[in-house]
Amino acid sequence: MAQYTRVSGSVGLITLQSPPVNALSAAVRQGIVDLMQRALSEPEVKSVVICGQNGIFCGGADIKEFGGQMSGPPLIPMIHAIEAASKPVVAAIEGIALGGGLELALGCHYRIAHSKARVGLPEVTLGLLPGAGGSQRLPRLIGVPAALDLITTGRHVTAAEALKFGLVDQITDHNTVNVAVKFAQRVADQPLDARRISTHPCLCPSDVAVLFEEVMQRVRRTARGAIAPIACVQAVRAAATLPYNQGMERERELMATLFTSGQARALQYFFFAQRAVGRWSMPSGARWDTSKPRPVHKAAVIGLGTMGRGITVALAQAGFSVVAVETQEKQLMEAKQAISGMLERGAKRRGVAPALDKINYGRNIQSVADVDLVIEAVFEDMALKKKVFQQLSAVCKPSTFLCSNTSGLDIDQLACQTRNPELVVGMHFFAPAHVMKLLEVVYGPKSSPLAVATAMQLGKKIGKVSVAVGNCRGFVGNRMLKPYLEQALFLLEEGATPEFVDQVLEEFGFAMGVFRMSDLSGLDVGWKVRLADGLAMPDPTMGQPTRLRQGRRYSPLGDLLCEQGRFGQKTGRGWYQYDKPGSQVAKPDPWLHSFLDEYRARHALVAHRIDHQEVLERCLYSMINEGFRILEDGIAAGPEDIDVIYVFGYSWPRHRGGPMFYAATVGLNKVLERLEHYYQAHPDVPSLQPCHLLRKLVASGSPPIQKWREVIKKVRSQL
Ligand SMILES: CCCCCCCC(=O)CC(=O)SCCNC(=O)CCNC(=O)[C@H](O)C(C)(C)COP(=O)(O)OP(=O)(O)OC[C@H]1O[C@@H](n2cnc3c(N)ncnc32)[C@H](O)[C@@H]1OP(=O)(O)O
Ligand SMILES: NC(=O)C1=CN([C@@H]2O[C@H](COP(=O)(O)OP(=O)(O)OC[C@H]3O[C@@H](n4cnc5c(N)ncnc54)[C@H](O)[C@@H]3O)[C@@H](O)[C@H]2O)C=CC1
Repeated sequence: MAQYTRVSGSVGLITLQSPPVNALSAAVRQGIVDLMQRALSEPEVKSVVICGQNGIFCGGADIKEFGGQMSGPPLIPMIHAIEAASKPVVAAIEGIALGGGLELALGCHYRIAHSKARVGLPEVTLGLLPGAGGSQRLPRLIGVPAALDLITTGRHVTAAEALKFGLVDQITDHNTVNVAVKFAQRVADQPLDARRISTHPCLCPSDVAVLFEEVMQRVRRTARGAIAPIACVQAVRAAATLPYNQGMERERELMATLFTSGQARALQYFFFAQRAVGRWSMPSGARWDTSKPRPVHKAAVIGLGTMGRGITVALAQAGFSVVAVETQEKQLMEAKQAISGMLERGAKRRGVAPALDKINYGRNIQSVADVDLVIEAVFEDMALKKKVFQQLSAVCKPSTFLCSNTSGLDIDQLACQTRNPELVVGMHFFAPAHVMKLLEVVYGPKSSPLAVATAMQLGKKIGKVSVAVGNCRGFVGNRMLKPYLEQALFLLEEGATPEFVDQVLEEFGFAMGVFRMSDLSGLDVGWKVRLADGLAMPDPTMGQPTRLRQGRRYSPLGDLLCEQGRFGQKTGRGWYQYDKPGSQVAKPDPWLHSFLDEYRARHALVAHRIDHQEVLERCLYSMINEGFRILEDGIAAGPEDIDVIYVFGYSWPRHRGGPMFYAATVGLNKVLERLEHYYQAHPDVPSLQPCHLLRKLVASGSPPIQKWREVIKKVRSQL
């Protein structure tokens, strides 16, 4: 909807009204069309201002409409009509002007923005391009290089930057609508021809062909298979090389292809999934909207290794006072230096002062007595963590939340060491913790809704996407990683090479294949866990068959590499070889290939040809099957939680929506049928056995992913 008022006698004010972000729904578009006609037909009205209610100009097209039948007046003719109007039209931009919202503003003859406003064309993040003339008008207004930057990245820019680009005509600290109305009165009699952006020539640098070639190469390299960024470059190239009308035709063709692509559907699903995870719930019935967080002012981090350093930086940068504790003097000194460096580099990038004074360092756990929340990040060792939790419980005030950054240990066992187990949760960050967006907030059986709400809110305040998950080995992310890694090793045993498996996964869209990722994280990390679990047993005299553990197939390949000191990048050797320890350039290693040949010969394994499809299906479907088990067990509340975890924590390609959305795209019956096929071939691999929930969903006619929760509820109630 939109509202019309006449202000100052001669200005028609059109206010978009569609909370929460004044998206351009059918009703809003209809309102704009009708009210523009009214403003143009009233002789007293000499100029028009368009604004949005509640201090928000417009968040763009209504994304919820994309899935259904589009109705109402189309955006493109609506914007053309505004641009062609005989009276000046001024956009008064407060809050945001994004996507179709900015395209609407580009159709206006003038743009006035509040100094705190942000503008951008984020369509690429939804698998689209600015398809209402944005790809043609923006380069004409601000030049090809700047338009390419904004359109291919989708980044939001501040009003100050927009002014520098020439995207807006004026910025103000005052009431933007009042300023725009006065401006509209001033320009009422000014000629409009030069203000119609579609009539401008597209100013190109002389080396425009080289520029497009370079940008296209960069975009292809970073897109990881996403098609929208490439279409965005093609659309801007059309603006640079074709007359406006032909450019618009090219924009329409490219948009039509993107709009119906699976990638756009996946990205739009993911947009809503990201927001859905904030509406968390626990099996007890506790929910985000009925559980109030407690404010946290001062926090502590215990253990300043890889993770503790990143967590300290994230907290300090967000303005929290932090007590950072490390028992070893040498480690403490190194950590202090490393944290200061990280803060200084981050501050330089963001043009602010480094938050060095937010941190107090110490070696004594007593120094955390008065903090509101502690995040423990000591070695992954249950006995050590238990001891630390006992100490914390004795030292801290009774209301302090005690959180662990464990990658997968039992939160309940830690809670049991404390006086107030209801205040204990997992806060599982991902490395590097000041950069990675994901935070798993893990509730145990004793964790209170207050503790979950507080950890979720803290996550939000430090810029993380927080997902509440239940307590089980590996939680959601690492639990699903296990069958994925396991299949990758089995594929090596059966004839594949690390390079081939990685190539297939990287072509699928992962930032790194499984073996390159393992080399980066360090092979010793998993080895230590397997040793502690009694799985890795180097001594053949122990009587364990090498490739079997507890009746299940087991691959000792990773253990054998670790026994040779091949821990990955840090030692310069792992699944690949590196020029020197710490180097990041992975090269195929002939030693590894001979080692695999010898290993297969020793175990009478006959290598067979493994193709692309088998790698993808076995690695991904086993992981997806575990995802269904997680839903069945109630560890994740819905498929969106899993998908958000995988995109933000494990570099799953966003344009494929996440593993559970991908399963829905492939077809649940196909996933089931292929899992059955592989399980038949490998009956000693339980992770390939299709789980009950997957069968149930297929038996229910494979409902759309938005309906899975109903089936999950039924399955859980039967268990
Ligand atoms: C051939 C076909 C031709 C079709 C031509 C169409 C061409 C186009 O015109 C293309 C487009 O505009 S695509 C849309 C471009 N706009 C965007 O991407 C902005 C998306 N929104 C945001 O970034 C943040 O919500 C924002 C920055 C705005 C606000 O962030 P906050 O953190 O303050 O709040 P959120 O929690 O994100 O959002 C609040 C509620 O609003 C919902 N929402 C946001 N933007 C929406 C949008 N554009 N459409 C529909 N709903 C939207 C959001 O889901 C959330 O709702 P709840 O979760 O229910 O609270
Ligand atoms: N490294 C990674 O990628 C991730 C690790 N984690 C988890 O985070 C935790 C820490 O891992 P990292 O930082 O990698 O380990 P790390 O080995 O780099 O650091 C652990 C630090 O804790 C210190 N420490 C040990 N006992 C202590 C005590 N009683 N009081 C204070 N400090 C103590 C050590 O001196 C060391 O500096 C582990 O639980 C791990 O599973 C979680 C996510 C990712």
